[in-house]
Amino acid sequence: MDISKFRQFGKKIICIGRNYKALAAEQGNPIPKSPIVFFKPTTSYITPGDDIKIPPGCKEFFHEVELGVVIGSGGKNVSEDEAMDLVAGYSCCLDMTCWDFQCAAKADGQPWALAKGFDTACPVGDFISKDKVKDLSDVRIWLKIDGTTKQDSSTSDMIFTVPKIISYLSQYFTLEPGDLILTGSPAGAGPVASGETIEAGLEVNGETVSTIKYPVK
Ligand SMILES: CC(=O)CC(=O)C(=O)O
Ligand SMILES: [Mg+2]
Repeated sequence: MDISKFRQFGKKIICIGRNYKALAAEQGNPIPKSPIVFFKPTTSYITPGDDIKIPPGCKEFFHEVELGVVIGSGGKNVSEDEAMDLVAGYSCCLDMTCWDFQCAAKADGQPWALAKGFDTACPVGDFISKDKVKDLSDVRIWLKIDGTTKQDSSTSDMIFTVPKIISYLSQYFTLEPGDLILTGSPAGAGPVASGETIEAGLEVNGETVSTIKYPVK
């Protein structure tokens, strides 16, 4: 599956929030009882070579590196045991966030659409085939800004596993080939400014399986 075709057939970008224990502690949020779900429009996709653009009015622009799960086979009401059969592969993704917009929305009980769905809010990396990641439970996920490490964690800190997320989502949304599921940010999500460059990556058993690099404008 060619990642650059997401725009053509990517039907949904479904995002999970607050899915890492250390991030919940860092941001003072309770451990959720079920996955926190929101969407990004497919117009938010950018692929390597594009620039991340800070939306007008955003004063606190945050990075969040996330494991993206690419759906290859559709499904509805899928059990956790069947969930991984739907997965085609993965991608190193960013859930770029207007943190100030998000905090204002939370305070007002408003949705996060502007905070999370703006153009360039979903930078993705190359497609990683499923067989490259034998064990999802301990994938190292990291992010640097201009060479300084800001996030460096493991999927072992996830609250809801990938099979649980897929099964849970499939109760509400029919999952389709080309859908992308962002599985949440580890601790260390924080500000990035115009003129800085984000690098991020996924590592399995010490082997880098994906890296991405995106300038912020
Ligand atoms: C705290 C948030 O912005 C929710 C989210 O996107 C996450 O990855 O956690
Ligand atoms: Mg996120």
